[in-house]
Amino acid sequence: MKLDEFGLIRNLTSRVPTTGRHVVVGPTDDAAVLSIEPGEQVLVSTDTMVGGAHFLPETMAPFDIGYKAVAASISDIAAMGGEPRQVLVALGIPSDLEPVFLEALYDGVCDICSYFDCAVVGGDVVRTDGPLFVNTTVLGATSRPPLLRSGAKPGDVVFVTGQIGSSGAGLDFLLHPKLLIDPADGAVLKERHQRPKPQVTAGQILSLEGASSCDDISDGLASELNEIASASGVRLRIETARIPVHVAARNLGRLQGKDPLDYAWYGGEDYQLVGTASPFAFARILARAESMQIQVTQIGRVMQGDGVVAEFPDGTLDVITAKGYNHFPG
Ligand SMILES: Nc1ncnc2c1ncn2[C@@H]1O[C@H](COP(=O)(O)OP(=O)(O)O)[C@@H](O)[C@H]1O
Ligand SMILES: Cc1ncc(C[n+]2csc(CCOP(=O)(O)OP(=O)(O)O)c2C)c(N)n1
Ligand SMILES: [Mg+2]
Ligand SMILES: [Mg+2]
Ligand SMILES: [Mg+2]
Repeated sequence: MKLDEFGLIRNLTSRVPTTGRHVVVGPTDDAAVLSIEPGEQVLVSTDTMVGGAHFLPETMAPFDIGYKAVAASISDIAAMGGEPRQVLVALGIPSDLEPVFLEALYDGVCDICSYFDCAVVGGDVVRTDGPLFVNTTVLGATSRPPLLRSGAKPGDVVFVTGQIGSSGAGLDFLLHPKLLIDPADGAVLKERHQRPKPQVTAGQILSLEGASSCDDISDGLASELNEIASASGVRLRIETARIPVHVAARNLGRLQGKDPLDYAWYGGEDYQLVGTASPFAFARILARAESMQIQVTQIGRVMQGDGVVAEFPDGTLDVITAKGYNHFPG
């Protein structure tokens, strides 16, 4: 069944939550009308996923594309310590795409929006002669000072939430399905690539307990650490032995004769949080995170200077450049 533009919008929006406590007017008008609480600041971020660059038929099912596009946007709100509330979804649709593909994509949007109690309050649909693309804008709010990339101070602890490298390892596995791998590891890595979990609660703990900086890991730990170092005007010294590389990524790396650390440095799309905190604030962060079963690991220290330096177990040092995922490599 072919739908016209308005039928398509009606069909898609009927599949997702469109109302919420702060939604005065949702989809249907020229703009959505939203309210915020007194003392809050609005957070807003947008990102685009495009066929070929962010997904291929063999790496992502339609559901995963919708889920992950929204998850990546919500992750930016998490990195600011905020609460995600509303989402807008713009689609560039190739003319030969089947309606069921878009319905499944929207089921993925619905899944992640429902989990975080977010409403889809608008969007856009256009036809494209190029690949499918999905642009997601997320709005959130916070009543605390937002977590910036620029607040790291010499003496602070550098930390990361959760375990990393698993999305990059998952992509490696999905692109090369003949790679030797334990089937259980394969299933975990696939899940970590296709359905990352934005760290909203972790971000709120970090802002509540006064972390000095934060960023979410989209391009890779190397890239994100360099962003914090440069925005804060400091050097970050990282002990590689402390980096919590996901065990399934370690196993895959070992089986391929690759350094599993490379998945963490350069793989990207983990959507965990990396940041800094004074030793006092870090102790409070650890206590509160532990009480909520959230893993937070110290991986290094902030020093005077610039750039990111890795210290390997044998004591050697190396500069880590920001060579994570880059859409326009120089
Ligand atoms: N076309 C653009 N116009 C204006 N600002 C942009 C544009 N593209 C990216 N930015 C801004 O540049 C900053 C860095 O972008 P990006 O590296 O994509 O951040 P993130 O990894 O958190 O998505 C963000 O604040 C983003 O809003
Ligand atoms: C087919 C395919 N190739 C490569 C990748 C890896 N990849 C694509 S984009 C990206 C980084 C994150 O996306 P980006 O658009 O840079 O998001 P942002 O940093 O703006 O949040 C990575 C690691 C992928 N997911 N799928
Ligand atoms: Mg971006
Ligand atoms: Mg980000
Ligand atoms: Mg990026």
